[in-house]
Amino acid sequence: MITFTGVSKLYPDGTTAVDNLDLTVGTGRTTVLVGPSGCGKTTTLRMVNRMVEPTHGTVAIDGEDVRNRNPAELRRSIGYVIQQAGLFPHRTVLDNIATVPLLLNWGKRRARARARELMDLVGLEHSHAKRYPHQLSGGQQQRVGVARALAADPPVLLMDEPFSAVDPVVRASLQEELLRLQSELHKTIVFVTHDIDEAVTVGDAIAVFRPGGELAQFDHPQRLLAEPTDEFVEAFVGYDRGVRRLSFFPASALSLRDDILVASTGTVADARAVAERTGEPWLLVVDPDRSPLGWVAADSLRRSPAQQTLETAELVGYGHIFTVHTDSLRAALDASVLSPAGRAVGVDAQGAVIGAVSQADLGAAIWSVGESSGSPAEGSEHG
Ligand SMILES: Nc1ncnc2c1ncn2[C@@H]1O[C@H](COP(=O)(O)OP(=O)(O)OP(=O)(O)O)[C@@H](O)[C@H]1O
Repeated sequence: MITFTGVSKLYPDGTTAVDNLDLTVGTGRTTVLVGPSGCGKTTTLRMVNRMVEPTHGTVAIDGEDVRNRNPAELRRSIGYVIQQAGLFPHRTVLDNIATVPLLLNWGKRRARARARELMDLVGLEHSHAKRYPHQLSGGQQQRVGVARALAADPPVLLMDEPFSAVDPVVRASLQEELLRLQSELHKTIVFVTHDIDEAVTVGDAIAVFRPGGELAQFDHPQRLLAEPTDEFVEAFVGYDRGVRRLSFFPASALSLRDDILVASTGTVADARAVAERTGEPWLLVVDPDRSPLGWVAADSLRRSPAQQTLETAELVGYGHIFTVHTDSLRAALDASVLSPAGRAVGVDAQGAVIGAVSQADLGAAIWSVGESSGSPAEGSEHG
């Protein structure tokens, strides 16, 4: 646990970078510091490893004031990842990753063996081991940066805008990798970003800073989106916060209709009967494996010959689908908004249709989703 108690940082030119900060960063959790440029995020982060010393107050790790620790020894016990990785340009990938183990006198062999292990962990191919940083893509360089920070297995990891220099697709995959790594390693991570979407994706808890270095709100991601404490936070988290918050609720809670499924081998007459029984304007045609083929409108069935099979019926594309057991309500809503029939198709892991949900039924489910509570330093895990 990292605790900031009454921490302020005034730079000699009179700038207040951090103003009377009280914050507890939970052990084994990812705490994100977010806010507009110049609001003191980096300064706060660097006070943990004594790259910056506070003017007032105390920063403690597991109850011990960091001022009691030797700065060089402290830094070797804390992983540090920065934007554009900050790799040593004249060292190979392997030796970059082995930096801290070598400083800790592990010996070359053991340090390099550990570096190879780390390459596996962060998804880097061993064939890249002898390359120099400039021979890697931006995303690969960031992976090396993360591997280097993890090399000596430090309990605490400081990450300062680690994924800002890569394109959005690579950035999303690095965020996903971080979530996977963290679910295995349970490090105490302090992560700085100015991007609220990134904060919500990677954070178990989010601290929003405002200009002047004040902490505006410290909360669980979904609570931050549901209940911003004031207008500054509300504007910062964005006006689509309601939709974004749906990513915290599983689609598996939806009740899906399967009485509107019709087999492609059936006839128009069969489908008309289903349409009449259910009163639904759209039916979903599925093949013998229950894979979706498309929507057929009840109206168009009236115009088609009764004995024609649905294989030759006029179908409307089903748009994109959601996977019921792994996707969120946000994915289901997205699928329904993009569906020409206004209905989202939910499938199982094999792609077989479980059922469909209309925008109206989704609206009712969204309305009823609850809110969680508790301390952001300890509360429920981010899902
Ligand atoms: N060494 C320094 N001397 C004087 N002022 C500084 C120094 N370092 C940072 N500052 C100022 O302190 C304030 C906070 O800076 P900090 O880098 O912590 O902000 P930040 O939120 O991380 O910003 P960004 O998102 O732009 O990186 C800013 O006004 C900055 O100009």
